[in-house]
Amino acid sequence: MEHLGKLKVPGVSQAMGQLFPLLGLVTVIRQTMPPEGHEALNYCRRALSGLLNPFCFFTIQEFEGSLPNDLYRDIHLHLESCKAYNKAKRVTLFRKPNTTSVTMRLADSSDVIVDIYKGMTVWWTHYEEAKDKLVYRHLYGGNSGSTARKFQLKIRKRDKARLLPEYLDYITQNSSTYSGKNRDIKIFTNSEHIHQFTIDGSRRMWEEIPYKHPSTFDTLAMEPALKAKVMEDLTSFMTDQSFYERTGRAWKRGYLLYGPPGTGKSSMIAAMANFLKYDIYDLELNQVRTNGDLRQLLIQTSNRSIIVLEDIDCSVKFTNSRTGGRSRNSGMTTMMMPGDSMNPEDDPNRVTLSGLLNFVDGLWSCCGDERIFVFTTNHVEKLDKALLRPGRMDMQIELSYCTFSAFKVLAQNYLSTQDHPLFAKVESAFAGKTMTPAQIAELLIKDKSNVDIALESVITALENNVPESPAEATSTGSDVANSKDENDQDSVKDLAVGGDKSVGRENLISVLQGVIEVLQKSTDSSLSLFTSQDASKIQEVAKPENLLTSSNGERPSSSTQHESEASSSTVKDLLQSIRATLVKNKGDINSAIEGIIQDLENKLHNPDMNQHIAAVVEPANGSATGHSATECSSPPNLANGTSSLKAASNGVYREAENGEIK
Ligand SMILES: Nc1ncnc2c1ncn2[C@@H]1O[C@H](COP(=O)(O)OP(=O)(O)OP(=O)(O)O)[C@@H](O)[C@H]1O
Repeated sequence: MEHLGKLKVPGVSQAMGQLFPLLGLVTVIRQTMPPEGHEALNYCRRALSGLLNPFCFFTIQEFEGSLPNDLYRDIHLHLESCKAYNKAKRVTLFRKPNTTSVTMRLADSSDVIVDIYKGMTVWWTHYEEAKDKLVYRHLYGGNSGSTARKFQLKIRKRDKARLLPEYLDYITQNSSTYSGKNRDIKIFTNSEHIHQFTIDGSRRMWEEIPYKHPSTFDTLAMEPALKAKVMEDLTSFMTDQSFYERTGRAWKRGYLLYGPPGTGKSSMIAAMANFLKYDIYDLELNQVRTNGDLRQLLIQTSNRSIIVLEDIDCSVKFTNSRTGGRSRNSGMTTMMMPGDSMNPEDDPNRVTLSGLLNFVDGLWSCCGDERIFVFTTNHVEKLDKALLRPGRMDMQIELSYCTFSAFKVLAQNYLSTQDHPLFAKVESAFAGKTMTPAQIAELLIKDKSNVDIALESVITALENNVPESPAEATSTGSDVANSKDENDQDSVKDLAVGGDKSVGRENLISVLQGVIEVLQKSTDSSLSLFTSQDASKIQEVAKPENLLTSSNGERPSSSTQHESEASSSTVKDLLQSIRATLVKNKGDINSAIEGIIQDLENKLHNPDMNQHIAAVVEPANGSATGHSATECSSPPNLANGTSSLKAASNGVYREAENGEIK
């Protein structure tokens, strides 16, 4: 101790001797100084330390107001990608439900991650600030998101010009590549009842959960050519940012998926998300009250995302101009929520069609990049055309009944079989049948352990399948962009399926025309081999003047003279057989027409059908001879009855010979 006591450091003791009176002086000054003086003192202190401090600092919040800050997410992914978290001493680890990857985050501000970019060192610190829950509950009546997160970036002042913004651009690029390969996809949903708030009190309108759907384009059963086209479209969208910049278009794309239930619309959305590695925003329109809310939802979606509106025709009911739903105040078409009884015109604050159109294609839709809009519907004919125009829905994709080539994908998925001796039988059983991939998948799952039994069960089901009538089968498939007035479609449908309705000769003609029209617009892939040229030829055949022209070339005096009626079931049967004939002869227009004629002749020979059909098809003959069809005691002149159709089709045959029909 003595020895220690003798130790003297003259410089230090001298300095201490001078420091103590100085500190005492500062304390006295502080105590005697007015409050304004304190502020001035603090300012001087900060300015001095700013001058002496060689570093500068940047803050990156997770949210800016209510908007997610993509840079925050990018930094997180960047640090994860370069395994920077491995170097940190205190890291928070968590695995979100339903995910494979472990997520890392810096535990708190006490730890720092060092990153080196082009020889320059940067320091990252992460902060989590607990919010005052009581204040938030009090203000907003819900349980708020309890923390506000931010990164702090520390760099040397001398590096600032070289690092920024280059380093941040590098982070964004790196995170994008990394997330493309590794990121777990998330699905977001909106609800009126979501009460999450950011630190500044803005409302967060989406709730997220990890999304893990096994559907990919490999497992999707659809026509290979269509599948390739969709994938190509998505790839070109994702990779061709410069195209959008060059052409001044917003970097977004709209897809409409339509077709009967169970044909894979939802599966395709999942496949798209897995293919692009984009998050999904599943928009529940029923949960959106106003156009303002809709806009808010849109701007809270992040880049590289798919915004989905499923069953657009069901989730909202458009009251359009035809049904008198035009709002007096806004001039907008109003959308009503199911169960709403109030006249939409009385409530201008609702979500309107105009609001929805703006959501997809308006000024606000551009406040983000790489966004894909996907609408789905089972009833494309019900959608407003404005919604479907290019620019809003750039690609309209029909997902229809299962075909043999789609079946092969299902067989691979469920039976791990690419080929089988029974495949030939399955292929021929598919002709003209309307079973959805979901139905086929069910059969395959049931007997997946025994390939033979599974395939036999598919064959049996197909053989027993009663194909839907063309109007039914394609009522979802008409091309809206080209569709005629809604009422025309309805009348065709009514005639084709109309319960107790009876139809007369005139009606049968319009039914035939309707069938042809529907087939022409058909998105049923089994009929897709019919070109529009083919369809117009069939249409030519079915023109009333052709159908009504008798074998001797005379026209009937008046259709009303022959008011014979055929039951709707007969018509339905007729439609089914016409469709089956068309499917059977797809790509061969001449055989198809021959088949239809043959079919009509067979039916007319059938005594049960005779009475109805003869009255419908034959009166042209009767009128020429002055007899009404109903007066015929003997079977009508079948040859003449169908000869008009045949004669008309002869023109088609001749053109075919001239090579005009492909
Ligand atoms: N094209 C397809 N390829 C592979 N699987 C399919 C396909 N279509 C249907 N499935 C199977 O059927 C199930 C239901 O299909 P999905 O939900 O995608 O049909 P959807 O057309 O969206 O039906 P809805 O209109 O009723 O929503 C899927 O989980 C999938 O197993």
